Amino acid sequence: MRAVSAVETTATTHAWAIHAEGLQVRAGRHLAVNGLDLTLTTGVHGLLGPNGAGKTTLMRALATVLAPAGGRLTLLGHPVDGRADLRPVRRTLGYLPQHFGYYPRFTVREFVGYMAWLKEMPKAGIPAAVQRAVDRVGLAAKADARLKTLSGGMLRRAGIAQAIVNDPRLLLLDEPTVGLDPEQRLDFRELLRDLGTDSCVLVSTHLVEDVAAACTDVVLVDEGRLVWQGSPEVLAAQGDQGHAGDSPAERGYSAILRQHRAEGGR
Ligand SMILES: Nc1ncnc2c1ncn2[C@@H]1O[C@H](COP(=O)(O)OP(=O)(O)OP(=O)(O)O)[C@@H](O)[C@H]1O
Repeated sequence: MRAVSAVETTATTHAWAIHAEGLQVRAGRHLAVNGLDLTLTTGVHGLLGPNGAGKTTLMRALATVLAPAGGRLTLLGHPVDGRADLRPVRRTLGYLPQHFGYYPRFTVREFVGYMAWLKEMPKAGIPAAVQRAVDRVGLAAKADARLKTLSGGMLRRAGIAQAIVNDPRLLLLDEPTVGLDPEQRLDFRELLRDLGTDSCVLVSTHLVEDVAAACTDVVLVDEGRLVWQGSPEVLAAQGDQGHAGDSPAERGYSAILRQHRAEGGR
């Protein structure tokens, strides 16, 4: 198993979409992210970890919704601390929260357009950007349907459309495949690969198979810290038939977590 070493701190931060050192983030009073080191560049990164590992809390901090409680965080070359102006980061960020609020009477087009406006996109380019985002998630036929009439899977896709409408350089997707049927999940994997060619995409999911199929890199967290980082192929090579899971990737995931915990979680 590849050990996680301390991140290099001497290189320029601008090549990195995400650079965290000893990051701490609170969820309520609890430090749900507690001493996390992570460096990510262009590509599709799958964020895995057991329930309560801190994935959603980490995503919220990377989306600048939660402020770090300690450590250092740099997004797209911009330090994120109490003093920084976060608008330049937010303009180039896309975020699908685990649970997102929406106005039920908005149509898909209105909702995605409204989010584009919030991201301060130039007004003249918004209609075309909305159409492109809606097309990319396969919702063109529902573009003028009200959100309250959509199925759970369609709503999720509307959520993905708002996240990608501004062609984000950093895209954060928290459980994007919840509610998608098998065919839509395959389409979504294609979209992910496409998005990851020139952006940094971080996808939190419990579906290890989605990660194995669509990600260039796997980030495994437990108890608010980075446990392991590597390619899906190397992840799959970690397990054997003695480990829990239906596929090599799932067994690799189980093997890494088991070993990490056997070593005392550090
Ligand atoms: N508002 C809160 N107040 C107190 N503790 C919280 C709060 N939100 C989350 N937690 C705790 O923080 C830890 C991390 O939660 P988080 O939702 O980030 O984990 P997760 O990896 O996304 O979990 P899951 O896979 O179940 O979605 C958990 O122990 C959770 O109980």
